[in-house]
Amino acid sequence: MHIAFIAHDRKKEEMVNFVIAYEATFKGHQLYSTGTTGMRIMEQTELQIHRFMSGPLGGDQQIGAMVAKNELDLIIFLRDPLMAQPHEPDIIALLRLCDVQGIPVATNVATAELLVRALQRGDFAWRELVHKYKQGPE
Ligand SMILES: O=C(CO)COP(=O)(O)O
Repeated sequence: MHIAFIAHDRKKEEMVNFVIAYEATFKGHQLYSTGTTGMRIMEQTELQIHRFMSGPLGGDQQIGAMVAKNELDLIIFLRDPLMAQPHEPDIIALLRLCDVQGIPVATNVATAELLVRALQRGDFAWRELVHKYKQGPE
């Protein structure tokens, strides 16, 4: 599966701890992230992550481009609900595209945990069908 990690600054520690807890599960997948989130995770785990730009500089939009093509299977996006972000429009656009494509996205760690357990059980197998029958110009 193709999995993306994104966390706002005050959620980064929570994200790192979450990924450490499920490192063995994430190891077998293709991982992506925004710039700083990925750097923090890679500093504290053995995981290899393809890092896009930092969120405020366009990283959310780069991940959004993958979502638009239905290329991501799971997104864990720990947003900070208590602080305004300068790139709020990019964040809304990314979440909107997840709904357009029906891509599972967790915006808090409780939901992230449920989705990762589903991933462990094999409940994401339907995503392989999505990739197989993906429609569009490509
Ligand atoms: O701002 C972000 C998501 O909206 C996260 O970006 P960074 O991982 O680069 O901090």
